[in-house]
Amino acid sequence: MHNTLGVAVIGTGRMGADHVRRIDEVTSGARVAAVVDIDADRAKRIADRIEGCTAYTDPAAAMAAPAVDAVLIASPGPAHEAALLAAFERDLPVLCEKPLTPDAASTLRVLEAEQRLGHRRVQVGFMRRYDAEYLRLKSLLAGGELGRPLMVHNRHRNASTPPGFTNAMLINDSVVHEMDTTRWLLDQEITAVTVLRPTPSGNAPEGLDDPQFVIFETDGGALVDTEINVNCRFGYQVQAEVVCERGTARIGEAHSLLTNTEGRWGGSIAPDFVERFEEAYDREVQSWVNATRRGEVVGPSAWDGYAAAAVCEAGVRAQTEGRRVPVEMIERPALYR
Ligand SMILES: NC(=O)C1=CN([C@@H]2O[C@H](COP(=O)(O)OP(=O)(O)OC[C@H]3O[C@@H](n4cnc5c(N)ncnc54)[C@H](O)[C@@H]3O)[C@@H](O)[C@H]2O)C=CC1
Ligand SMILES: O=C1[C@@H](O)[C@H](O)[C@@H](O)[C@H](O)[C@H]1O
Repeated sequence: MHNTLGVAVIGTGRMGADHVRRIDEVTSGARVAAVVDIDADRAKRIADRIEGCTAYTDPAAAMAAPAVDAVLIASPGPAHEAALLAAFERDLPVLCEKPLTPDAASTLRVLEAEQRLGHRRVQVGFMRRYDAEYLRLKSLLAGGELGRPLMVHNRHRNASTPPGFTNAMLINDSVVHEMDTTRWLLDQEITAVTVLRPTPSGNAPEGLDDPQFVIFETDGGALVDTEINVNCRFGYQVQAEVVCERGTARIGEAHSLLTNTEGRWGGSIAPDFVERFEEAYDREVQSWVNATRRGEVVGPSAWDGYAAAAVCEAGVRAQTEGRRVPVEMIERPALYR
């Protein structure tokens, strides 16, 4: 491993390009040694802006380059499994954007491959675990002052969806964040999912039932609801209120500047996740780089990726079958205990 960690960023779209900028300008102890995209022009345009960075179209070729010590995967979910397995072939540390893979069977294959290596290599990009508000909420709940958590009310709103966004993606790409925050905040597993749908909003693109109302049951007896509303038009909002025996705690209301002016009171709403979670992504990537340079793996593991995928699978079935679906999960392997 080089003194400055040489990172190959795979996928240079919205998230990948932002992570390239982050590693190049914000993160310490790392540099972008390679970028990979099936769109060769896009990869070259990005590589040309960074000294010592080479563009590739094949992830495995980039991973074979001597300058590459670690891999950040930001290609679309269906491409993650192949990239993860290629990284394992070279025993390279990986930060993989969520979802780890888009279904439980492929996530299980990744989990098995990591176990064959005999040590953890993967951190999953559940960046809300690095958000200052979520961290304060986690520490309040862990302190026990509010008593046992009984319910969580989440709101997850996007201004609009990209073309081709499907009902399954609403669960696998969007609500997957609430699956992870629920498991992490409550330290409980999700045992069943129910999905209810109002009459779709007039903003919903053809074929997408938006918004939806997703309910989780947990093994600790808590109920968690999520309003997922991804074409709300007015901006990007992520809010959570935890109702406990001795009080409630709420985040995501005032993540902005509040102003009083000309008979009006209010603040602004972030346009998208890149802005709302900028500091969380910065902390996530810095934490990954620091741990990798120490030879450690920290943060959300492949097991967390698998657990979320198992809940996603139940969620998509609950959505299509219109009933409560229990979550089916394997026992947690020793590597992840
Ligand atoms: N943590 C978060 O808040 C967010 C995470 N994501 C995740 O980041 C990942 C990427 O999402 P976006 O940047 O929105 O997608 P995007 O569609 O903007 O970019 C994907 C890029 O990957 C390239 N690509 C496709 N297949 C490839 C392959 N096999 N090898 C290399 N490059 C390939 C595409 O040409 C494109 O440039 C997804 O896993 C997504 O779920 C996306 C948005 C927010
Ligand atoms: O991960 C993300 C996107 O993939 C997803 O499409 C959005 O709904 C989420 O808010 C965002 O955080």
